[in-house]
Amino acid sequence: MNAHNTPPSRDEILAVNAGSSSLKFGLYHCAKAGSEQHAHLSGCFDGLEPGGKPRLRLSDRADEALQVGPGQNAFEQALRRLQALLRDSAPSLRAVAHRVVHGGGVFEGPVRVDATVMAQLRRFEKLAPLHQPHNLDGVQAFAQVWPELPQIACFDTAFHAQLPALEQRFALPEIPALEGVRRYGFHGLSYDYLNQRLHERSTRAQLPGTRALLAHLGNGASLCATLSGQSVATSMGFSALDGLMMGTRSGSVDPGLLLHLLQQGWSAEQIETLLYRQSGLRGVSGISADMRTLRASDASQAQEAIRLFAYRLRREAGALIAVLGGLDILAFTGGIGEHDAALRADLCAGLSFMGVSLDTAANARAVGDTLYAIHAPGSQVEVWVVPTDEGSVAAAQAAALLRNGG
Ligand SMILES: Nc1ncnc2c1ncn2[C@@H]1O[C@H](COP(=O)(O)OP(=O)(O)O)[C@@H](O)[C@H]1O
Ligand SMILES: CC(=O)OP(=O)(O)O
Ligand SMILES: [Mg+2]
Repeated sequence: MNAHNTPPSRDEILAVNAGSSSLKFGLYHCAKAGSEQHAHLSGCFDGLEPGGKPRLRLSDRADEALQVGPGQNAFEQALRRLQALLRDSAPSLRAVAHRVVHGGGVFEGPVRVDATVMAQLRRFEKLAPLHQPHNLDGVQAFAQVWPELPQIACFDTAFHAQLPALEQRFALPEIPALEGVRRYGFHGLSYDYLNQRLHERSTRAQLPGTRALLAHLGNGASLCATLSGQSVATSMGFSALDGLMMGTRSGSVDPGLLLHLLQQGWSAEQIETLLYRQSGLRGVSGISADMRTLRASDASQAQEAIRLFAYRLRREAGALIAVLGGLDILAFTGGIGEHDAALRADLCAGLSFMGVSLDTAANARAVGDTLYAIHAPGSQVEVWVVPTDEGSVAAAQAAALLRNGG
C-alpha cells in the first residue's frame, strides 16, 4: 500500500527466458498490442551451467557474482535471487510471461499455465532438454512464490505453427509410433520480434510477397525464411538440434550416425550428451562454445570451428533461399548475429552471387546496441542487424491474452 492506502495498479509484466546456461528477464509495462516495448529493468544471470561462473548482470548496476554453495543448483539460486530482487516490484505485477521453447502441436499461441497445461508441456522436455525443463521449473518457481499471478507460457514454436504442410513433413510413414513427429521450428519469439521491427523500418518489408531470411545466431542458432512476414521454412525441426552448427549442439547430422552409435552400444543419454552438449563450436574447437573466445584464439582448431560454422550457415541459407525463390531481405540477430561483423561479412560474401552487397563500414558499426541497415547503396538485397528482445514479445503476447480474458 502507498501513503494514500490505494493499492498500486498492476500494470507490469515480468518476462522470463530461462535457458540452459542463462536466465534472462525484463520488466515491461502492459502496452498496447503491437507497439515496441523496452524493458525498464532487465538483466541476465549467466554461467549457470555445471562448472560455470554464475553472475548477475543488470541494466542499471554493476555485475554481481551469484553465490552457489556446494550441492546447490545454480539455476534454482538464480530464480531465488531474481525473486528477491523483484520483491518490491511484485505488487505492480500483472503476470509473469515465460518463454517456453516447445509447445508441440498442442499450443499455437500463449496459454495460462495450470496443472493440466504443465503436465502437457513436461511431455516435451525430451525434445528440448537444454531448455524445456528450465523453462517449466521457472514457471513452477514463480507460481509458488506468487500464486495469485497468472503464469503465461509463450512459445518458440508458435511463430511457425502455419508452416506449409510439406515443410512440416519428414519422408517417414504415418505409423502410430511417429505421431506428433514433424518439423516445428524454434526461436519464434525472436523471429516475431525481427519481423515487427523490419516491418516498421523497411518499406520493402511491408510489400506483399517480400522474401526474407532471418538468422538467429546465438548459443542456439537457426534460420527462418519468411514470405510476406509468414514463416515458410526454418532450419530447426522436430527438436532444437536440427540445422545449423551451434555453441554446443551439432546441428544436422546423418541419422545413420545415430544408428551407428547405438550399434556400438551407446545409450540414448550418451548420444544426447554428445549431440546437445559436446558438439558444435565447443566440440569442433575443443576450446570453447563461445564465439568471442574462439575469435581471440590463435589455435587452428578454433579457426576450423569458425570456418565450419560459417560454411554450414551458407549451405543452409542457400537451401532456404531456394525455398523462397530469391531474397529481398537478410537480417541477423542473436549474440553472434548482433556482434560478429566478420561472420556477417562471410555470409554476405557467400551470397554476393545473388545480389547481396554489404556496406563494410556500416557492418563494422553494428555492435548490437540498436538496429542497423548494413547493405551497400544499390544492393539488391537489404541487410539488417536487429538486436532481439524475446522478452518484449512474450510480454506483449501475455498482455494480449489477459486483455482478451485468457
Ligand atoms: N561480441 C561478440 N562477438 C562474437 N560473438 C558473441 C559476442 N557476444 C556474444 N557472442 C556469442 O553469442 C552467444 C550468446 O548468444 P545469445 O543469443 O545471448 O545466446 P542464448 O542462445 O544463450 O540466448 C555467445 O555464446 C557467443 O558465442
Ligand atoms: C531454441 C534455442 O536454441 O534457444 P537458445 O538459442 O536460447 O538456446
Ligand atoms: Mg537465446
